[in-house]
Amino acid sequence: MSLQSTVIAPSILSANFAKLGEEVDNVLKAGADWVHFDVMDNHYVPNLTIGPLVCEALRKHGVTAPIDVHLMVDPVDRIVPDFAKAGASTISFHPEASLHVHRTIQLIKSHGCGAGLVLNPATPIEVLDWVLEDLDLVLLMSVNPGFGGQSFIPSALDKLRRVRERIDNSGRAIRLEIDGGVKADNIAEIAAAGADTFVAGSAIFNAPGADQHGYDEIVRRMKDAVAAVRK
Ligand SMILES: O=C(CO)[C@H](O)[C@H](O)COP(=O)(O)O
Ligand SMILES: [Fe+2]
Repeated sequence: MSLQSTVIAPSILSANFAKLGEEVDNVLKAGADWVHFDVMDNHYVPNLTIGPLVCEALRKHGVTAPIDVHLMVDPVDRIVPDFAKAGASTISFHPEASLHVHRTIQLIKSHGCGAGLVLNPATPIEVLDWVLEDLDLVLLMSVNPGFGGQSFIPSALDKLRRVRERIDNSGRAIRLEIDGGVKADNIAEIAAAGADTFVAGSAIFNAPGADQHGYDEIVRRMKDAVAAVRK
């Protein structure tokens, strides 16, 4: 497998929004690599979250780690320049939310961000045909988008293996990211199936004891589990 370096990306959807800057500082101090930023519009998904202003506020707060923007927004193109300006590092979108998937990928890249395509649990991997080599990451949803705290859908493991094979065959440095229901006790099998970039929201921010002892233990458990598979 031509895996990229392991990335743990806490989804701030499950963070305490009343002290978001502090929460992000604490997960990064605990060893997390990226900040996963879930944008929901109450149209593409039945929930409403945060937009470019919050991304910009995190940058102004001093966050220098990559901000991994997951757009669950339809239509997607209009909001891309705003997120690039607000400090997004990668911008991922769902193909159902773009009339012209190839054009949206080029739009994201033209604003200096990495481009990702997000596949819902029932979206066939053939949507990657003709665009895979233009992507910086493929994000596989292992829950239906819209909410944190859902259970991992097991068919995502086979999908990971199939997309891993496509990425390896492409010879390109494309990340394979998994999002939804990732926990310390299933991350090893997810890594073995070919993911290198792991989003985890509730497993990190709601970890038992995290409010007293911080996030170090849960991030370390996740990293150790992945490292054991990869060595
Ligand atoms: O995109 C998402 C939901 O649409 C979130 O990133 C995802 O659900 C993370 O939360 P958890 O780890 O709690 O499942
Ligand atoms: Fe997400």
